[in-house]
Amino acid sequence: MIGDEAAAKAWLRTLPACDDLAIERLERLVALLREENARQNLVSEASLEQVWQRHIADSAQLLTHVPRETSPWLDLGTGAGFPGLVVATLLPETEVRMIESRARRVDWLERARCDLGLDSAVVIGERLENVPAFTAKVISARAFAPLERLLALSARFSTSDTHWLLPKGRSAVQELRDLRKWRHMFHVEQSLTDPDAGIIVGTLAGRKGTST
Ligand SMILES: C[S@@+](CC[C@H](N)C(=O)[O-])C[C@H]1O[C@@H](n2cnc3c(N)ncnc32)[C@H](O)[C@@H]1O
Repeated sequence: MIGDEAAAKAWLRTLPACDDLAIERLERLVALLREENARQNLVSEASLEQVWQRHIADSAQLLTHVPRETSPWLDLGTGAGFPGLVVATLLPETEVRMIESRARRVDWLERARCDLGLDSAVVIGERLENVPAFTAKVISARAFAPLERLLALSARFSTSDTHWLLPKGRSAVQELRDLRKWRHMFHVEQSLTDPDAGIIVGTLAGRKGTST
C-alpha cells in the first residue's frame, strides 16, 4: 500500500512509463495545481497535503490495469486533471481526450496541458452528452457519476475491446453489486493508495462499436 508522499514518489519510479522527464512534468503539474487551487477550488486543501499519494499515484495506478494499446484514452469529467493529465504525462504518445464541462476547469486543463507540453492530449470543453461518439481504447472516470449513469452516458464510446477503469473509492463494491446491466463484465481491483477504495475494471464484451 502506498501510505505517504515518499512512498508515492518511490512507487511512481517503479512504473516503466515514469522516466526523468515524466517526474519533472509531474513536479510541474503539482506546482501548477497548488497555484491554481488558490484561484479556484479544484481539489480540497487537505488533499493537497498528500498530493502525490491522493492524486498523482492514485491516477498513475490505472496504468497497471491497461492493455498495451491505449490510444485514444478517454477521461470523463477530468476536472482538476485526474486522472487525465497524469495519464497524458506518463503516456505522452497516447492521445488522451479529457472531457470537462465547466469553463474555468476547461481553461485550467488547457493551460496545464500546454505548459507541460502534452502535445498528444486534447481537452474537450463540452458536456459529455454533446460529444460525438468515437471508439476509445480506454475509458477512465474518477468521481464522475454513479456507475449506472456513467455507463449509460458513455457506453457509446466503447466496443468489446475498450478497457474501463473507474476509481470508485469506498463505494466500488456496492456500486458494482447494484448495477443491473453488464455487472458480470466488471470486477473490483484494490486501490494501491487507499485500503478502503476500489477500482472497477472491465470490458463490455460483445458490444459493437458505434463509430470510429
Ligand atoms: C467531482 S469532479 C472530479 C474531477 C476529477 N476527475 C477528479 O477526480 O479530481 C467531477 C467533474 O466532472 C465534470 N462533469 C460533471 N458532469 C459532466 C458532464 N456531463 N460532462 C462533462 N463533464 C462533467 C464536473 O464539472 C467536474 O469537474
